[in-house]
Amino acid sequence: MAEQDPRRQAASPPSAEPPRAAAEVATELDAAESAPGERTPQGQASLIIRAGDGAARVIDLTEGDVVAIGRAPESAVHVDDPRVSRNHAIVARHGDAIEVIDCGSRNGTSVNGAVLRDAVRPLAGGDVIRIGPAEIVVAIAAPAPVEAAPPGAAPEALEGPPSGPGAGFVVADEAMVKVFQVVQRLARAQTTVLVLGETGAGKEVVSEQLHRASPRAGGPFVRLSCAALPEALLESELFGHEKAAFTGADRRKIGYFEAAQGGTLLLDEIGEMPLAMQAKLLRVLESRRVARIGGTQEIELDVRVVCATHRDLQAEVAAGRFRQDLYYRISTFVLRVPPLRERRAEIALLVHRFAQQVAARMGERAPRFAPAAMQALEAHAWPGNLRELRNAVEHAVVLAEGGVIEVEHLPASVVEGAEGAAPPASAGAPPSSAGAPPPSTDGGTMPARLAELEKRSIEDALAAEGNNQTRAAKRLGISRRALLYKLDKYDIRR
Ligand SMILES: Nc1ncnc2c1ncn2[C@@H]1O[C@H](COP(=O)(O)OP(=O)(O)OP(=O)(O)O)[C@@H](O)[C@H]1O
Repeated sequence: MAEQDPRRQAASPPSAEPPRAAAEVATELDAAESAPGERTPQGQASLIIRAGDGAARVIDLTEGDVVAIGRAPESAVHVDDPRVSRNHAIVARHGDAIEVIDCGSRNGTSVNGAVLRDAVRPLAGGDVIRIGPAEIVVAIAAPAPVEAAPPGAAPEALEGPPSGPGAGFVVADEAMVKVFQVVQRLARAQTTVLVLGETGAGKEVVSEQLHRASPRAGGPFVRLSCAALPEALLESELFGHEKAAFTGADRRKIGYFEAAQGGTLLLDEIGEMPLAMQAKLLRVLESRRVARIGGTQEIELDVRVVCATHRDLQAEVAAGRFRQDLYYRISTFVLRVPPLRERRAEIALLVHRFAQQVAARMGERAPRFAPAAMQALEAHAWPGNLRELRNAVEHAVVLAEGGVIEVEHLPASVVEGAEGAAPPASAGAPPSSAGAPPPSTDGGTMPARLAELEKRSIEDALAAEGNNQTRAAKRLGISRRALLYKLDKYDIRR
């Protein structure tokens, strides 16, 4: 396929087809996975509702669901406001189709700013319905994939998305809907894609969707973090080595490029790759062939390469830390994943999804969130993006012990953050910018320090109680089940 303009970005996809809705995106993702004749699984759909009192809640929409919205107290979404009719509107789902019906309301139902009166309108992910003071966002979550281990890949390369209750990815905000639309288009091309975004924003998830929606979906998806390894090790991990290629090479090893044959290789944190290694990578990308270290035979590659980084690679090129020729080679298309603070419509949905996942792991029902707690979560700047949000929700679910999550169950960093405004930052900014976790003078971010503190408190309590878990839990003021969960989480020996 001919190379495209390297400056093309997510906002300007390769051809000029009309934009499609998120529901369609989810359906296509599903279709890419199904064998002919199999039933296409549906994306998970939900309504994120702010009923005017500041509280946000989520209603999952399954096949056949009908959600009544109005001033009548028995409405599923009760909006107690004089501008709202008693039986104002209905949102219904039939199969993959979701629609809103205005039931002849006095003031009409606004969908993305257009007023609907006594009529039906199909809905897609990211659509916003306004009824009086209530705002209802339609959210579609693509189902999580089932990952097969590629031969020879290291276990950490395959850290898959969550499965089970609450599994699937949230795609609700308009900016993310656009990203996923472009993913659909790029999936069919074979070109290299560069995924930019702040740490924890979902670059890996987007890269994986690129694989899942592609004709390579049946092949392996392999991820290698270029940040974690010293140069010599990185080279042997990427290209593999022959037996006795160097001291300690006691057997032949298949590299990540070979492990990804027929599939997709995600080179994560590409901005951290040493310069000498960059030259070797460029040669492989240009020739589409790889030779194991110590070997002479060249292996032809059938691998799609996706690179990801939180760094501003153009600035890295300007600073002489990243090769310009490699930059042009990998940035045929650039996808920018927006930070969470620019996708606030997704926060409530993500909170519920993460809470469901943590509660399920603990064998509990998903908790409810008090309005003030949800407000604090929605107001926080989330410098660590979705990863920080996931950790905060986990913290709250464990502390709340199955009850309603209140502000006091949230990490202190979130509650303090709710008082400040979200800092502006651009995707792909270096970690020292506003997009990165705040620098700390004493080792680690606030969540990391709190986790360390929590781990030490547990160890102290166990030591003080002669390793008796029931008494240690009592001393800590938590249930024994919560303690067992934390012992696993912090890998504390029982
Ligand atoms: N759209 C989404 N819906 C639900 N969960 C998501 C979504 N995007 C990301 N996540 C979750 O958020 C966490 C961070 O995502 P991911 O690892 O993809 O971020 P990243 O940008 O690659 O991070 P890093 O820069 O540290 O490599 C993961 O637990 C992931 O499963």
